[in-house]
Amino acid sequence: MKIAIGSDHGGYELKPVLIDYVKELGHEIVDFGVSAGKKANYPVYGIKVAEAVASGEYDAGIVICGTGIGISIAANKVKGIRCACANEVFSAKMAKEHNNANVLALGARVIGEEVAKMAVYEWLNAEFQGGRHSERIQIITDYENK
Ligand SMILES: O=C(CO)[C@H](O)[C@H](O)COP(=O)(O)O
Repeated sequence: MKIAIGSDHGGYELKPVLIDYVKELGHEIVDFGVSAGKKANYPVYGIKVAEAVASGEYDAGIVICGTGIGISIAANKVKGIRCACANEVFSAKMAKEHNNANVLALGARVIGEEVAKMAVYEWLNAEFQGGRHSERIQIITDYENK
């Protein structure tokens, strides 16, 4: 898969760890910023990654801030994005199986590196289950397209 990743300064230290990990898993990953040492506003990077995914050029996105909350709120403003803030492994897996989340948000001040890696693994490797979940996502999409 081709994955976009971005963070603010709160998520900056976790980002290279996840970039290396995602590469190890055999995916391509592109860093949309922020660069080292810069204070950053999380909506800028959440929206950049979300737009890259919504454009179809990237298959999925990972966004990181201190809690994962602000950057997920920002990413979810982009049409076509279902961004899930999932700071533990079960939610990350369900985010794909039930919600077909195309962007995963993590909080670097909430979880450690190993749990973050496990969350990414489960989300990337889970499969959307469709069925009743498709109907629910369609309600969201219909609202978005009104
Ligand atoms: O988690 C975040 C948003 O949800 C941000 O990373 C956090 O608010 C940044 O805080 P500060 O400017 O105090 O480092």
